[in-house]
Amino acid sequence: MSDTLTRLAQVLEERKDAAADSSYVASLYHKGLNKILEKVGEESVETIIAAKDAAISGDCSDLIYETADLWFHTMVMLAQLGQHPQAVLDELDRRFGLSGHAEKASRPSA
Ligand SMILES: N=c1c2ncn([C@@H]3O[C@H](COP(=O)(O)OP(=O)(O)OP(=O)(O)O)[C@@H](O)[C@H]3O)c2ncn1[C@@H]1O[C@H](COP(=O)(O)O)[C@@H](O)[C@H]1O
Repeated sequence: MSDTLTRLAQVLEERKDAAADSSYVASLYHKGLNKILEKVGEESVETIIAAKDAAISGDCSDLIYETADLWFHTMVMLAQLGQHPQAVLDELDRRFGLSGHAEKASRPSA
């Protein structure tokens, strides 16, 4: 896993013990899953708008910024539910291995 994701996942775990007013991530945990999901939704919409703007302007800087916000908030969501980002990378690896070049992903059988 990338060093960045590893370090960020570690900080997200540490914030679970922090006071609500001590940091942004701690405040999200204290507000609860619905607030985190609301942020994921907001960042998804902002990413879509940035992609459409980028397609017109050719400038992808906002798109990269908004995608980072989206990835970050999905990591907070996963952490709140006790999941590590490595689980997502493992799933992508599994799909890549399935088709050689990830033509079509299928869900693992239960
Ligand atoms: N990667 C991020 C990151 N990306 C985005 N954000 C925050 O996510 C928020 C998204 O912007 P918005 O305008 O939608 O949010 P807002 O207006 O502040 O919040 P709302 O009241 O609207 O919900 C901003 O406050 C950003 O600062 C992040 N906050 C923290 N991190 C990482 O998380 C680590 C821990 O953060 P803290 O808990 O704040 O120390 C940091 O060291 C960073 O590495």
